[in-house]
Amino acid sequence: MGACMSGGVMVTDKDRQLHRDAEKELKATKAKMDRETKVLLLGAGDGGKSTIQKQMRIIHNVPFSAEETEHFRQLVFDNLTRGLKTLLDALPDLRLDLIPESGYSEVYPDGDEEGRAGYVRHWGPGEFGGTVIASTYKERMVVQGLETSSIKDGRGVSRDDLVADLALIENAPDLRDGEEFPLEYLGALSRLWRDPIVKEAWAKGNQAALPENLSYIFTALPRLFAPGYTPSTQDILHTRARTIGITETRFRLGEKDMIMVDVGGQKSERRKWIHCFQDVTSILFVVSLSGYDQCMVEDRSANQMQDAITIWESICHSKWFKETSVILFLNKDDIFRQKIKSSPLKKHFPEYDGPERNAEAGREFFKIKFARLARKGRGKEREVYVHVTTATDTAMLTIVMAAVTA
Ligand SMILES: Nc1nc2c(ncn2[C@@H]2O[C@H](COP(=O)(O)OP(=O)(O)OP(=O)(O)O)[C@@H](O)[C@H]2O)c(=O)[nH]1
Ligand SMILES: [Mg+2]
Repeated sequence: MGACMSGGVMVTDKDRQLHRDAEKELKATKAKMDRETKVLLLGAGDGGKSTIQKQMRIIHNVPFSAEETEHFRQLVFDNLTRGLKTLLDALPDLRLDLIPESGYSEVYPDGDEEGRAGYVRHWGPGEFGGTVIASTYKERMVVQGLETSSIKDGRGVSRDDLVADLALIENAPDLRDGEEFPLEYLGALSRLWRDPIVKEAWAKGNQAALPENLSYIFTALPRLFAPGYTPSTQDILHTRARTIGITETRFRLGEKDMIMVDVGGQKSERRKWIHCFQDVTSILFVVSLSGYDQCMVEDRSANQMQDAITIWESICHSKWFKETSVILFLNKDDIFRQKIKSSPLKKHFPEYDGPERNAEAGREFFKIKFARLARKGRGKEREVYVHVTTATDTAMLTIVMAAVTA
């Protein structure tokens, strides 16, 4: 056993070995960091983190497996039925009632001269409110060997029809592997989505944290119910499932590997974040611009954008990320551009004094706000790179991610 004095301190062989091990580990970590970068996606729930990870897979050819595609197919049905159920459940809070207490006469103030007694809604021609839906329905019936003559050219929806449609949505099943979307849901979903009260609720979606993908999936309804449907890339990008836990995906970028880490942004998931704070090269912080007038799914009394701002501040000032580069994605610009036309920014951010109904001025306001918060109280300037994005747009993400990962 050897021991000697070093600077007045007794150093043993064991100490030397420990020192060698530590140096070896340090070297290995450095070599690994030279070979690979770690990008951490952070932000509040629903911002678009997982969508960006999906885009990276599309851009860098990490294809979705057959199992994953099947999972997304089932998720489309889940998003349709549960998404609509979220909306229906929110009706009382929005002070809306799907079935008017006073009966059909409110909807048909002119009386019943066209023989529509008992109907609470009039749909225009076709039981399914459109020839495309009806022909999809027929196509599926033919495939299943069913008699198509039962498809009526109904003129409206009775109270009983409506109650039956609501019961279907309430009791929507989880699909089994390979199981087609149950046909009876095509009519129910189509009728309910076209309902004027549902439309009104959808327009007030910001007060009820409704899933923002509903207009996309409901517009695609006939295609989703067609025989042999498999989700398109756009369908996959628009599906919504909140992330639980931590997912890592590896991409080959030239000579280097990039590990992209996706976490769940909802409140209950945030305590897990710290597990992936080690060795982060850059943070991709994703904020939903359209959240400026939205309440949160987890807490309807809180504002989504305010919540994102609070997390942003704590991440920018965290001891973990003193040397980490931070990239901010102001996402969901497509929804923001539409929304800002009718929902004033000042109502939710009273300090905003720019022009209303102006997407450019609104974006600029948030860019400045986030950059200022990142710098607040810091001796040295923190460089924040900001991109305005629509994460469902592959062409745009290809360009933005190339700049980010360069
Ligand atoms: N229209 C539009 N929809 C988007 C955009 N980015 C994301 N989405 C949709 O928004 C929903 C939520 O996106 P996710 O990527 O799941 O959000 P997330 O940040 O991973 O959410 P958590 O996992 O709960 O933290 C999905 O339905 C996406 O398709 C966008 O830029 N535009
Ligand atoms: Mg996610």
